[in-house]
Amino acid sequence: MRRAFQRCTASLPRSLSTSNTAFARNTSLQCHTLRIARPSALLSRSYHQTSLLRQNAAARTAEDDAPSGVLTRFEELETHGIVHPNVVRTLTQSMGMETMTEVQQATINEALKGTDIIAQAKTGTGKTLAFLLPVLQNILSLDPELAESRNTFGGRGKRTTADDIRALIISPTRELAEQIAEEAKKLVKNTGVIVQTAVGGTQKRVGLQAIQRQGCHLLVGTPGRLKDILSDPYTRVEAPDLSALVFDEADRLLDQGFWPEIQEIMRLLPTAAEKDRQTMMFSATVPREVVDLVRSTLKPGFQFVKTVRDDEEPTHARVPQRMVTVNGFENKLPALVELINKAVEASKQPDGTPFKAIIYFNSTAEVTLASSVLQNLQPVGEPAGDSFGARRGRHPWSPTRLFEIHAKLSQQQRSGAADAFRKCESGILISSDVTARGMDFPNVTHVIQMAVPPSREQYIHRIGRTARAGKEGEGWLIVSQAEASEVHNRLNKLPLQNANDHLVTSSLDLTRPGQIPASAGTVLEMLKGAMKSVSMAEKAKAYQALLGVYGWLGNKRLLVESMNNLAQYGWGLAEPPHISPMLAQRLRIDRVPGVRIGRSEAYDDDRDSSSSRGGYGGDRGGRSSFGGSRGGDRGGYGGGGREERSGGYAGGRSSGRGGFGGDRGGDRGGYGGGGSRYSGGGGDRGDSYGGRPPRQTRDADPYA
Ligand SMILES: Nc1ncnc2c1ncn2[C@@H]1O[C@H](COP(=O)(O)OP(=O)(O)OP(=O)(O)O)[C@@H](O)[C@H]1O
Repeated sequence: MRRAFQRCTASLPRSLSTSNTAFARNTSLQCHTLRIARPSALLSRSYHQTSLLRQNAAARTAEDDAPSGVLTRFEELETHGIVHPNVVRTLTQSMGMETMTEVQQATINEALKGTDIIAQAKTGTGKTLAFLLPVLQNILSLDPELAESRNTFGGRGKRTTADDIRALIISPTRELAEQIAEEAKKLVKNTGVIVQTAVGGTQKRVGLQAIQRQGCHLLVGTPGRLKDILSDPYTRVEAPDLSALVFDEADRLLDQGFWPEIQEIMRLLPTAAEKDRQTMMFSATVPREVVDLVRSTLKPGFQFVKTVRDDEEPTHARVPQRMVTVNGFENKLPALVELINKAVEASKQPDGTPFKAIIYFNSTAEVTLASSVLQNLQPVGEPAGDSFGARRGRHPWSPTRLFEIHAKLSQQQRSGAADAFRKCESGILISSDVTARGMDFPNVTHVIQMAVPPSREQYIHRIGRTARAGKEGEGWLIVSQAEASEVHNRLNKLPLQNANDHLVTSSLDLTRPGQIPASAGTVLEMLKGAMKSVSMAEKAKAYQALLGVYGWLGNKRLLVESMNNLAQYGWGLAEPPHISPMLAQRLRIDRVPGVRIGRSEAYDDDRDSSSSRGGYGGDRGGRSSFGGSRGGDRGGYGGGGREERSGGYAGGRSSGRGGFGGDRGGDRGGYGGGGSRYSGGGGDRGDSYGGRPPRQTRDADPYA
């Protein structure tokens, strides 16, 4: 195989003559295609496929219909006999697609010929369809019978079996796999192609039964579950006729977290000598290492389609990205609440659009803590509810609904929350990185990142949850002063604007409660009440998680002092939680002043730790008396300090939190900075990010 790429300028038309979608126009930027010259054998294969289609598509098909340039409208694919009318009509009539986006123009035309493709395009520009359409059409070209819907002939046609998989699409997260499968099911609606999913977290038997009973042509799944079912001979799930293999979020799938399973899956598939297949890899971020890594697995003549120029920012230019550097970690939640208060207020103005936001944290424990706090916010002046079921007041952000997603929820809870957030008009999703890649939640107006993200790639993917399909959106990054240097290291050259002045609470010194200005009072009052509702165990878990997440901070005294301030002035604890000797050693903080080593409160919700107050203002409220045995949290404000964990307002709660330590289940260890440069996080493998402490093993990571 020739190793050197030849750069060639793609000749994509700039003006989309009949386009009526702003989206397609917006995404029509310059595209670069790097190509390795294709040997004639491959050319003939792709022409062979095209001619097969032509024979079966329509009588009008003729050689002189062949397109002379790159097609830009979906219906042209039918006109030229390249894609079956049943598929094109589904696309244009049922799915409402007319004009291809830039990445679709650049890949669909080429992929329909059978060329292997690596494609890099900005988030939300239609990469899913860019691989689904050629995958489907190539299946139909090789087996024209499948072009007709089963229903058309009253269910006639040969029975499909579990060992008839023609295409495999691999995704790093369960939600994304389900989303891709949904899109694929829409696309195959008028054909006989059967789409199935194989994702972790669901009952293996149920998914397997569907594949065994109904058969499967196109399987979408996550690496672990795909490996499981393909390697188990008793499942009878096989792919001897596989003609397409797709890696969505390819850089994530090829990083160290998934690589062993990907290799294992590849071993279970027919070799290139046994079966010619097309491989396609897509992502918004494709570091050079990835291209180097996969070069040998792709066919000669593969194309690297890049619709983001090297000198261009990888995020959408229309997304303002603002950074607020807050005084200490204890300022982050106040800054968040203030930001949301303002945005919700703005959304209620006559010209406002419904507020829909995703808030990203770097660990599950932070997600659950923030979720508890935000669920329990009360309008100022109204008492917090209690666990006897007393009605609480209307949530200050009502009717905005709140959801949470992280890897410790059951798959059902995760999918339910994703679905509800997708459908809701106004909502807030508090999430770990399991939703950072690929998830297509419509009309997200704000993406708020609550810490320096684990990598530049992850920042790009998170921001990509807004401003999709040509829409508007804004990004916010809230970091503490201690993180500032790392922002520079990880997010260099991204268009972050300083927005410190936007939030009053960002610069407060909360370690001096007496000096807090009245302008910040409302936010702090709201938080004080809500913080009381959070259990000591939850705070202890978050404390431990944060020590791990910020393990990259070289100055361990600063690390401990920062987290202790957060525990005391943010969460209202009289003393920081204990951490185990083992964890202290691992984090190399066992000799740092301020660390309390002992049995962690995180493991024991029933212990009377007598140390939790409401936070934000330092009121020492009375202890919760409910149930006697809890007593872990002091009500910092108003005396109602007991757990209010269940339920939630407006029905948006996706409850069910995992405990700490014992419930790792399918989640694997986090990914620290010590891995490959492009280890992106955001798969079902790493819901939390350790810092520099090297080699976090899957089972030993205590702070996911
Ligand atoms: N040609 C098109 N015309 C109009 N809408 C489209 C078109 N192609 C895709 N879309 C819509 O654009 C949205 C984003 O598409 P998609 O999720 O495939 O983006 P993506 O590039 O894969 O994003 P990410 O990088 O986040 O994975 C979807 O809602 C999809 O239905």
